[in-house]
Amino acid sequence: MKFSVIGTGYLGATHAASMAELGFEVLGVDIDQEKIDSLSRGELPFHEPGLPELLRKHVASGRLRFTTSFAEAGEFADVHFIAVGTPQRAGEHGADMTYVDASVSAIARAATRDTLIVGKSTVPVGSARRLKDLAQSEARNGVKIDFAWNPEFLREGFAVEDTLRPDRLVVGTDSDSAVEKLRAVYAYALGRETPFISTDFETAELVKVAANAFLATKISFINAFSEVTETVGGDIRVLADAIGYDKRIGRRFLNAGVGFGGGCLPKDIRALQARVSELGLDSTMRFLNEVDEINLRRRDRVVHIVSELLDGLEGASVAVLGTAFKPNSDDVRDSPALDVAGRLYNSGADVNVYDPQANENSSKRFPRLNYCASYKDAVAGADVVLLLTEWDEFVEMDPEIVGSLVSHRRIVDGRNVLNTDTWEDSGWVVRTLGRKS
Ligand SMILES: NC(=O)C1=CN([C@@H]2O[C@H](COP(=O)(O)OP(=O)(O)OC[C@H]3O[C@@H](n4cnc5c(N)ncnc54)[C@H](O)[C@@H]3O)[C@@H](O)[C@H]2O)C=CC1
Ligand SMILES: O=C(O)[C@H]1O[C@H](OP(=O)(O)OP(=O)(O)OC[C@H]2O[C@@H](n3ccc(=O)[nH]c3=O)[C@H](O)[C@@H]2O)[C@H](O)[C@@H](O)[C@@H]1O
Repeated sequence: MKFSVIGTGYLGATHAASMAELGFEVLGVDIDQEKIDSLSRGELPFHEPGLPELLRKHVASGRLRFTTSFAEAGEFADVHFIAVGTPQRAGEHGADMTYVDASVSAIARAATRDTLIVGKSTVPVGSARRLKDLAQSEARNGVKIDFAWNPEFLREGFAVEDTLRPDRLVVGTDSDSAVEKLRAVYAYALGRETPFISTDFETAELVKVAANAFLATKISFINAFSEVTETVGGDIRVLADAIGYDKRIGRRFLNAGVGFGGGCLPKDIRALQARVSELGLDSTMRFLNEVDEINLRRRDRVVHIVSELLDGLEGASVAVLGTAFKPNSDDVRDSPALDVAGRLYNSGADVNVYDPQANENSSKRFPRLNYCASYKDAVAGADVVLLLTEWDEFVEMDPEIVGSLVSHRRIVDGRNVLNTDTWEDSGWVVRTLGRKS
């Protein structure tokens, strides 16, 4: 079997390189010529641990190639994976399906023989059935299109590992032969007894957004308790540990802090609400509004803490450590850290920022911040330091060394990762989220 992977961003590039690693011949397709040129040279245009090595290896072996030509993909591959973006529509909550529609139409038109199209992008429920009809209507005479939806659950930062060792595989389709083909594609994981859930289109689409909605809810749940412990006293980390020992609850995704961001959780909970409203179920997912609002209030809270610490923001010197939406990523889509940095700047502060991987992406979105080459440069002369993305190099900072560089020893731990006692012993004023100051 030969594959094309259409859309070579975070998801598509990972899927393409991982499939090549498993021995398949893969052609990556994108409309972005620059991205295709870079990938063809074996250069990954974003940060993802472990992926550059796979990319270089399989570009060199010839098993992995890239193109902007759908005609080439239609001729080459037996299975086409759709991995294009489904961002939030401008000014609305719903998902923008124009990229998915365009790529499905284009590959269906280009297919020169019976073929299987497999959607991996995250889409509103009902899309797969519609896209299946669209694909067949665009196909050449005599070409039969099989269709399946196979949502992806990988995390950025662990994308290769999650692709090669998924927790489960979900396939929604109405075609037995699609199920058989996908069992063969994923034989490597099935050999390790990875659960393979074969279901209808709607369940598969909903499993994906249900998983992300659950994760977002878990984070906002603990962050709502943060608001309480910040008011009455208590320690949110101890609370999270204590409830997390209950196996029915589990400790993961109970890290309180500045909240969730990224290209997925925020847009997916909004798109889910928008879709169920379209279906006439206006109140069903209303709680996700609250999940979103709790999450955004955490950013307000950090800005408030800084303002309180400095007695106003105008002219203050602020160092923001971390702008990626999470560590081990250069992704700043809907990043809480970058949002906070931008708001402090807009309130009159002089903002130095440093992220080990995301400076470049951040400066495209927010060019007016002072981007620094190291955390030591960023904290020089600062009135307050904010730790907003928990990269190891920030968690491991020595309070004495950092203290020798700043103007005032004040730090806001927006991710609850510092040893507060050690920092306070070094004369720092430490403010955290989820503990009373
Ligand atoms: N980033 C992640 O960790 C995960 C993303 N997803 C989902 O996967 C989808 C893609 O997400 P990302 O990879 O993060 O997005 P991305 O923005 O990094 O990549 C999307 C790519 O699609 C390309 N594209 C757009 N229209 C195209 C077309 N007509 N033909 C060919 N290529 C086209 C773009 O140029 C871009 O390179 C989204 O639905 C997302 O929700 C799902 C699981 C994990
Ligand atoms: O649909 C997607 O694209 C992906 O979205 C998330 O993956 P990702 O966005 O890479 O990152 P997460 O590790 O889920 O973190 C999301 C955000 O939540 C925040 N977070 C996470 C955990 C936690 O306890 N607290 C917390 O604030 C992180 O800092 C980050 O901003 C899901 O975890 C993946 O399973 C899913 O495939």
